[in-house]
Amino acid sequence: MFLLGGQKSSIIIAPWLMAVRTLKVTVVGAGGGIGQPLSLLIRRCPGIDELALHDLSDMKGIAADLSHVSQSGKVIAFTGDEELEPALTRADVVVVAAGMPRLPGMQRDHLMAANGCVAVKVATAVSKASPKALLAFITNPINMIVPTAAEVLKVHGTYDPRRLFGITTLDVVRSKKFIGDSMNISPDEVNIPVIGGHAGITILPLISQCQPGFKGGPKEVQELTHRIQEAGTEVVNAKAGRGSATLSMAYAGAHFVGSLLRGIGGQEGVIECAFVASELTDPPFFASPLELGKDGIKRYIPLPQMSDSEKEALEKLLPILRKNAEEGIQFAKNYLKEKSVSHIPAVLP
Ligand SMILES: NC(=O)c1ccc[n+]([C@@H]2O[C@H](COP(=O)([O-])OP(=O)(O)OC[C@H]3O[C@@H](n4cnc5c(N)ncnc54)[C@H](O)[C@@H]3O)[C@@H](O)[C@H]2O)c1
Ligand SMILES: O=C(O)C[C@H](O)C(=O)O
Repeated sequence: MFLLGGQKSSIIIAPWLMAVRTLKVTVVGAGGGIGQPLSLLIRRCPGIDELALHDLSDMKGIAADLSHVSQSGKVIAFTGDEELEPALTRADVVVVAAGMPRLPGMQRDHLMAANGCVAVKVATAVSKASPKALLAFITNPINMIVPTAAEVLKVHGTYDPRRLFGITTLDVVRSKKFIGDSMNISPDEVNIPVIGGHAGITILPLISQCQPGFKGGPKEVQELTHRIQEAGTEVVNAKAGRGSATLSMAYAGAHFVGSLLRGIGGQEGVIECAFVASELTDPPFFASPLELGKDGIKRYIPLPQMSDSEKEALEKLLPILRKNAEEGIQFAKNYLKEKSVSHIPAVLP
């Protein structure tokens, strides 16, 4: 049920989407390590009429290159802050891969000073140009970036919690791969909910709920859990100063965008884990399995059963998420105060 939306690796090719109305997807940060392969994979989603690529660096070359891929739909380049709103205009889905990646020795939280302003800028521009878009952030630190964006959307009067996501699909992708390898089965066969957040111990794969059932003992569960929680750092260290996961993130991000599009297209039973505004636990933002629909989140799936050790791990991560949410909201308040922005009425189309 939690298998990457329940559609076996149909990430990208979903023939029924062909029948759906035309769609615009905007990738912000499309020139980056994630942005480029993500845009390529999104290019294979049927039904996209326009793929808008935005970055601070010139996007013309990348857009020309991607426009030669034998798929229908236009690819349009947008460059610089002044072209952000045009890039977003009438977008159905906005996916944000803009911002600094980690270097060895850094925690994701250390990126907030650099990346918080990306969340503010994009949420502000979305409020003006495409307030009904589904807005999905890849940019770290996810645990703070999503609360920051929510606060900005609130100030602009365009906040709809069903439409705002932090993409945690890479945690599910990694869980499927590591557990599949350990059970000697295809990762595609593994279904597992990953809840909490997207940093260290806030990433909580519920191995007790894995389907098919995980056969290993407590030591193996502990080791796998730790590997999933630290997988991002494994890549950061292996890249030794050249950034963090890009290709696996592009794979995960394209899958998530494909699921958002399937939801918009009215497909039933599209399930994904994502970091969203939530009342399932005490912190106001939390990652859990969600059913996606035309307007984003259609249904919060109640938290699955958990083993005693998973319940303990959940209790430990909740205060971290609560603090991260407060910090993210405060970042937005401080930023907007400096720029003297308060309660701007929304300009709805
Ligand atoms: N959610 C996840 O699971 C996950 C996984 C991997 C990486 N990430 C995060 O994704 C982000 C991007 O990583 P990357 O490896 O692609 O970095 P990168 O440096 O290769 O690319 C980032 C791109 O964003 C662009 N950019 C920066 N500010 C911008 C702005 N205001 N508007 C438009 N474009 C802007 C840059 O020009 C660059 O092209 C990082 O914050 C990283 O931590 C998240
Ligand atoms: O680890 C990082 O900084 C990037 C990303 O969050 C990941 O999990 O790979």
